[in-house]
Amino acid sequence: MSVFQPLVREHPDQLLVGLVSISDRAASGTYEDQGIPALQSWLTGALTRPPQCVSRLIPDDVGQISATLIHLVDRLGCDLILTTGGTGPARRDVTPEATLAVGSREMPGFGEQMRQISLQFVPTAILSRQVAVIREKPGHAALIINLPGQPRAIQETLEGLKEADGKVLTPGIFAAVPYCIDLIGGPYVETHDHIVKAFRPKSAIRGDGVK
Ligand SMILES: Nc1ncnc2c1ncn2[C@@H]1O[C@H](COP(=O)(O)OP(=O)(O)OP(=O)(O)O)[C@@H](O)[C@H]1O
Ligand SMILES: Nc1nc2c(c(=O)[nH]1)N[C@H]1C(S)=C(S)[C@@H](COP(=O)(O)O)O[C@H]1N2
Repeated sequence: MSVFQPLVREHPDQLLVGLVSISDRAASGTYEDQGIPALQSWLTGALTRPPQCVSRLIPDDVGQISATLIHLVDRLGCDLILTTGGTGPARRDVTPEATLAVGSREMPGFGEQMRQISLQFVPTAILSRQVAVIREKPGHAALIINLPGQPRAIQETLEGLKEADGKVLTPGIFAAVPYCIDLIGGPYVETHDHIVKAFRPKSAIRGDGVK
């Protein structure tokens, strides 16, 4: 299949996802990328319907990051893009700038919530500059969210903080993703409640019982 060919949903409710790992050292082979496998396995476990994922491993280069995001949304038609890495204060950390450059609208709640969650794991969460945006094109829109680069931070931020019995202490950001995707015209996404319970207002919950 050509890399320019739009993705085709296998079901109207299938989520089309772009996974982007941004790391100079993983992209150059200095160490093995753990970002894409962690994103992929978390999504596979959390969604009731398997998503269709495309992945990219790229260095911390602002032009390359923006171009990758544009390609995934505009050419391939992704509904959701999760990036990992490059959100800290180091000079090479440019993921937030590259993301803001391609967004039509900023969604500040995602970054705020991620820092709330992460502060319960590491005090250096205050150093993370993650952003989320919506990129809107005629007839299509996508949500793009930056996650931190630490592979274990992927589960922490998407899923939130829970007690041993599963009681949610701080909701993960993915709880708000399905309704956001609804609102921007994407597929109806459902999650396994024990991993992350998706929140929708009652009026937005699909009543036909179709899973
Ligand atoms: N894709 C990845 N795969 C495995 N580990 C990673 C990955 N990205 C980051 N890490 C780990 O998380 C740490 C913090 O991530 P950060 O994005 O700040 O990386 P970095 O220090 O800027 O270096 P690099 O961009 O070369 O990964 C890294 O130092 C590394 O230990
Ligand atoms: N949940 C979680 N969030 C986290 C971390 C972590 O280990 N777990 N690391 C922090 C650190 S040390 C930094 S510098 C920032 C930015 O990381 P990045 O440059 O890898 O994106 O994320 C922060 N957020």
